[in-house]
Order: sequence, then C-alpha cells, then structure tokens
Amino acid sequence: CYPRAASLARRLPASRRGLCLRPAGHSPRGAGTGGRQVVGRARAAFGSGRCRPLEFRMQQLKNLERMVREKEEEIAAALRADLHKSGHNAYTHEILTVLGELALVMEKLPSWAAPQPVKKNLLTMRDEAYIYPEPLGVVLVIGAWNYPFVLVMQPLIGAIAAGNAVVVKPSEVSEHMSQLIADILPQYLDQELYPVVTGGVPETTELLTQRFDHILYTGNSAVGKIVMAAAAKHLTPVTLELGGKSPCYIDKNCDLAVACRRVTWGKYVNCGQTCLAPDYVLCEPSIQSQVVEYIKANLQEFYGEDVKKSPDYERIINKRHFRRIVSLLEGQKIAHGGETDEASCFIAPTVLTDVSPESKVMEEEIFGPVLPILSVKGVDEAIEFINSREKPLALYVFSNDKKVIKRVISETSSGGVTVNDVIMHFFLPTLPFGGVGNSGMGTYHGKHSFETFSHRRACLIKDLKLEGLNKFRYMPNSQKKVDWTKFFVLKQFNKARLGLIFLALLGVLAAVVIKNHQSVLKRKALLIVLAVQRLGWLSGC
Ligand SMILES: NC(=O)c1ccc[n+]([C@@H]2O[C@H](COP(=O)([O-])OP(=O)(O)OC[C@H]3O[C@@H](n4cnc5c(N)ncnc54)[C@H](O)[C@@H]3O)[C@@H](O)[C@H]2O)c1
Ligand SMILES: CCCCCCC=O
Repeated sequence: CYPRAASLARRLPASRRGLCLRPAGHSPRGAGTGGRQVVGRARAAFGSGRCRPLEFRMQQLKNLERMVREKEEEIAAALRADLHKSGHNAYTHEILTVLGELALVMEKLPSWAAPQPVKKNLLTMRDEAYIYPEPLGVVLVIGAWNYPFVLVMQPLIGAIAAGNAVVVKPSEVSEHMSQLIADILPQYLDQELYPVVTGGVPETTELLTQRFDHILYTGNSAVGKIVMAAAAKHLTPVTLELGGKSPCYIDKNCDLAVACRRVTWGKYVNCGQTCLAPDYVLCEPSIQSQVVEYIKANLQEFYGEDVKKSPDYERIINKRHFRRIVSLLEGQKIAHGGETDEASCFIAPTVLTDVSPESKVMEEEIFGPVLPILSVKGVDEAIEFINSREKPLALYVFSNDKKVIKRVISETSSGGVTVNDVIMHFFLPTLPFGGVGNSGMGTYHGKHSFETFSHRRACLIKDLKLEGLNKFRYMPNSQKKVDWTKFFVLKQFNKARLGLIFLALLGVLAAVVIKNHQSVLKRKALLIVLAVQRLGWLSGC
C-alpha cells in the first residue's frame, strides 16, 4: 500500500513474492513441494533426536540471536517497507522484544528443562517422582502481519527451547518480512528442523491438512476457528492468539493527564494495528471533553504539527484494511483527526465522541488509529457494558480508587489486564500472554512458551523391592485390603507426622530385632510399619 513498499514488492521476482509452498533454503526441485514434504522432512529431522539435547537447543537460540543482531538493518528495512516503520520503532517494538526473549530463555532454559521433583504420598514415599518436560514434536507457528517479526520469532524461540521441530509460516500480508524470514532463517538455523513456508491462504490451508503436534496461530478469530477445526482432525492441540475489542475504562477519580498520555501511546502506536491496543474508551460524560483535549495535546507532542511527516507514525498495512477502517468513520462525530489518504494508506490519529454502542465501529475490532469514546454513568455501567460483549484480549482501567480497580478485575474477564497503563503486561514475560473465549486460548512468553510447547511427562521411578507393600492391591480383594487402600489413598504425606511415626517405628523395630529371628524380621517389620502408620492416621497425630 505504501508507495515505497509497493515498488519494493514489484522488484521482487515472482518466486519471492511469498506465494510458494516450499521450505526456504531448499530448491523447489530438490526438496519437493507441498506441505506434506515440508512437514515430513521436519518430522524425520525431529525423529533423528538431534533437537532434544539442551546444548543443541541453546546453540540454535544463540544462532538466532546472532541472526537478529547481524540482520538488524534488513529487519528494519522490511518493517519500513511493510508498515512504514521508523528504524527506532523497529528496534524498540520488534528487535528488542525478540532479543529480550532470547536472553531470558537462554538464561533460564537449563532450569526449565530440568526434571522437576514433585511432592510424594505414602504410596510413593520410597520412589522417585518428577515431571520431565519433553518436546511435543513438530510445531506449526502461523504469524500475523502487524508485528510480523515478533509474532513469528517469539513463539519460534519457545518452540525451539522446548526441543521441537518448527514449521514457520509468516503472514503473507507483511510480504517483505515474510520473504526476509524465509531468506535468513535457514542461514542460521538447522534447515530441516525449522523450515519456513511462505504464501497465503492456499498454502496455509494445505499446511493445515498435515498432522502437527501443536499449532500456535496468531490472527483474527474467524481464521482461528478454521485453524482449530483443521487441528481437531488430528487431535492437535492449539494455542490461538486472537484479538477483539479491548476496553479501557477511565474513572473520573484518576490523574487524567497521565491516563490519556498512556492511552494515546497505546492506541496510536503502530498506527493502531496492535492486538492489545485499547479499542475504545468508556468514561463518564463529564470528563469526555477533557479526555479529548489531553489526547489531542499528546498527539501533537508525540507526532508534531503534521502527523503525516512524523517518522514515528506508521501506515495501514494495505488498501483492504485502509478501506475497512475508513468505513468505520461513516456517520461518526469526529472530535479529532479523520484525515485519510488512500494512496499512502494514511489515516490520521482519530478520536470519535458520543459513539453509540450499536454503531459499526463498535461491532468489530478497529485495528486502526480510531478511538471511539462512549459514555457510561460509572463503573457499574462500564462493567455491565464489558460483560455484554465477547471476552477481550486485554482490559484497561485507570483509577485512583482501589475498590474500582478490584471490582473491574473481579467482575469481568479478559486475556490480561493492565491497571493505570495499557499494553504493558505484554512486556512482563513472567505473565502468561494470551486470550480467553473469543480472544483466544493458551498462552506463551518466557516460561509459558516453554510449557506450551512441552509435554509435562509424569515419571514415577520405582525399584523391585518390598513387594509385600503391594499386597493390598492384588486380587483377591477383601474388606481389609479396601481399608488399607483407603488409608494409603486418603492419607496425605505429612513430613512432621511421618517423622514422629518413623521415630516410633525405629524403637519398635529395635525391640523386634532383638527378640526375633532374622528371617521373620522383614514380614514383622512390614506389619509394624503399616500398623504404626495406621495408628497415627486413626489418632490424627
Ligand atoms: N493475540 C495476539 O497476540 C495477536 C497479535 C497480533 C494480531 N492479533 C489479531 O490478529 C488480527 C489481525 O491479523 P490478521 O488475521 O489480519 O492476520 P493475517 O491476515 O496475517 O492472518 C494470519 C495468518 O493466518 C493465515 N490465514 C489467513 N486466512 C486464512 C484462511 N482462510 N485459512 C488458513 N489460514 C489463513 C495467513 O496466511 C496468516 O499467516 C487481529 O484480530 C488482531 O487482534 C492477535
Ligand atoms: C508495542 C509492541 C506490542 C506488541 C503487541 C503484539 C500484538 O499485536
């Protein structure tokens, strides 16, 4: 849509315009075409076992980090061509986010990947019990176009860290980034384990006929349903990172200047094309004009007198989205902005006031630089409004009143919440990132990605000794055995209580050893163990 991007796209040879289903780094003839071959090769590579060792995963992640550092300029150029993103914005929004995730994962991976011992019960007190995180197999990552580097790389990092093979499908809509990823990833990563598939709907559709062990899809909810239906055919679990209309309630009891500054940033960054952007503002009519004035002042400060000339203001990704967003302005009261230019996909930062909940702009996710303000009488009505709609990806509340904040959190639902700011929960990797209901399912980021792409394998390691202890579970069954089973199953492992029992047991054992012959010791000791334990249980000590 943006002229420079268009001319760059025209210069790309047909085979590089993101419409071929072949793994990058392989010639179409040599590699074979089609999703089946791509996935088959990735599965064979996974089957070789080479991506399981921690050292291999760490090496691939290091290579990825080297790629990001060495290709920083190319990444920024692709973002400029696709979204008219400035070099500074490219660095802070995308490159830094990916480098931060890589640094965190490389630091923590050894501890995440280690077996995690679990609490044991009476039945298993002699055994070894732990959760062993193992890779799922072949993962499909389908990215979206709005942060086209982050949205592919962040899941990829998690999936590599967990030891999987990963088929990467960047969005064809951000065509320059799609091609760049297809070009550079194979230069740094194992080509068989991590193929890139370019192309659009037909290619993704074909890929989705294949069997994967997990699919992480980022994009709109309608396609999310298609992805989930295709995955269901193979019982493949999915993580769906979808969107929705994220509400922002501004309470009159708050620092409006600060609140509006933060909202202005979050709404207009990336030209409003952010999954977590506050979609609309709910506030009391008495503060509406102040909100508008603060936002106007912030826009001038952020982007200058002529926003069109600001290097920091992006463009709408393409004409389809441009027209969709412009159509949302029809019949609306524009309090600020409203200027558009189709040739360059420019839409000025726009504020709409007195917006009706029934209007078109309130029906679908805006995903553009248009901020509707709706009137509510107070927090009760705001909560009611939010709950009458689909569960959003994010929810924002600005207030100095802790009761208001608590009520909004406890009486609504959303993928995530940031209070007195917007978007920022995305940047704290200890928080799981994801939606709920119509805004998605499953989470990722940091350790949550590792867990999403791992199977938590339950491991119980026993030996072959003390078979007598198992007597009660073998046939023929009896009331006595049921009682013992009840005892073992219902009794919780309590270290303090067991310590006391153990001491008592030792004393009894010593006496028995003195009095009895060695050959019967084992049996008696066993009976005593059970009796003392049961005694402790019955007496509740
Ligand atoms: N939750 C998140 O992390 C997150 C992040 C970014 C965007 N989003 C959401 O994504 C949406 C915008 O992205 P989009 O949907 O326009 O992205 P998009 O058009 O790039 O589509 C995403 C992917 O889906 C594939 N696809 C599209 N149509 C398909 C079909 N019919 N069958 C199979 N595959 C198909 C595309 O090839 C692409 O790779 C917004 O709703 C936004 O909120 C969510
Ligand atoms: C400012 C970067 C936010 C990234 C959010 C990803 C979803 O669109």
